Amino acid sequence: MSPTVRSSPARVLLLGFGAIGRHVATLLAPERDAGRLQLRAAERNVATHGHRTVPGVELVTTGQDTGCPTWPEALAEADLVVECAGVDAAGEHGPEVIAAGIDLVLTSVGALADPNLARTLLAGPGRLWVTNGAIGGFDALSAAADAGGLDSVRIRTTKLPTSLVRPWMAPAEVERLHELRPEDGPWSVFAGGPTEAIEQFPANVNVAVGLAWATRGRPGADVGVGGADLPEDADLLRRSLERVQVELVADAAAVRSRHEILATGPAGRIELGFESAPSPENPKTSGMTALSVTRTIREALARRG
Ligand SMILES: NC(=O)C1=CN([C@@H]2O[C@H](COP(=O)(O)OP(=O)(O)OC[C@H]3O[C@@H](n4cnc5c(N)ncnc54)[C@H](OP(=O)(O)O)[C@@H]3O)[C@@H](O)[C@H]2O)C=CC1
Ligand SMILES: O=C([O-])CC(=O)C(=O)O
Repeated sequence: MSPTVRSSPARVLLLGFGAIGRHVATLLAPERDAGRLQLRAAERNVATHGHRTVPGVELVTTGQDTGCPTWPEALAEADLVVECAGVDAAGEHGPEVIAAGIDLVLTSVGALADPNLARTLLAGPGRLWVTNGAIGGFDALSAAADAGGLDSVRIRTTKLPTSLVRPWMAPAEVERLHELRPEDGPWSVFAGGPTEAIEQFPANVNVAVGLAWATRGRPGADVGVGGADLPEDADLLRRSLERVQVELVADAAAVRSRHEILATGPAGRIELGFESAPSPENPKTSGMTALSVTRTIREALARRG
């Protein structure tokens, strides 16, 4: 049977047009230039972020802006939605995307730490695509986990101290993060599970929830590309979130964000390290994330035919 050839361009809607969204828009230039993909990007305050233009990308509002398409209008015309706006935005808009039968690429993977939201996002009819984000090696990790071969899964994330400042922190903690110097060495600001970690640091430890997703273990699973398609995925993820251990470290010498993974068990010992160049738009974000998201978008569109 010959493959279906689509004559109309795929209509991709980004939710969030910050560092990752704009980097993704640039990376998708080949298919945009070839007329195979149309890109729109939603912001909640287009008037403020109107300067964030990328040629050929139309801005849409999830807020109150006038003079541009609204989120419901753009959603009704989208073939694929790509969230790159944050954990809260994923919770606010993700369920309606999935419920409308539209596939969703999730960048703020930390949203899956909320069990009710995870269940909703995995319920279909739209398909959820969980990006690898700033880390990877998920083929080996998943293979080991699917076979019940992992007992322990850890991730240690090291970032520049100022990127870890959060509004809930006590003034003394904020001051310490601002004053930390390279010669002071690393300072561990969090140790615990991914669920608590993402509540406290929603823009820094999506990778930890991504790691729990990759190692949820799907015995007898039909191994396909990144998309989720098993109803029990949410339960497997919940148990996996209890196994993963996270450490978040502030280090003024860490010019690049670093993610170190150690997974051990009967399958063996898997040690992975990731040190990505910073995002060209936002030094707090690993540039690798936009590269991963772009790959996930291409997989999702290829699956669509
Ligand atoms: N999986 C992974 O490995 C990684 C995941 N991430 C996730 O990606 C997210 C985005 O990262 P990054 O691009 O660096 O962040 P940015 O802050 O640069 O961009 C996010 C953009 O989304 C916008 N936004 C927020 N809420 C909404 C909404 N409800 N509707 C429309 N737009 C909205 C923001 O607008 P405003 O200015 O109004 O807030 C901002 O312009 C992070 O918050 C994190 O959750 C990041 C790094 C790695
Ligand atoms: O960009 C990174 O290095 C990872 C990150 O912020 C996250 O996982 O939330």
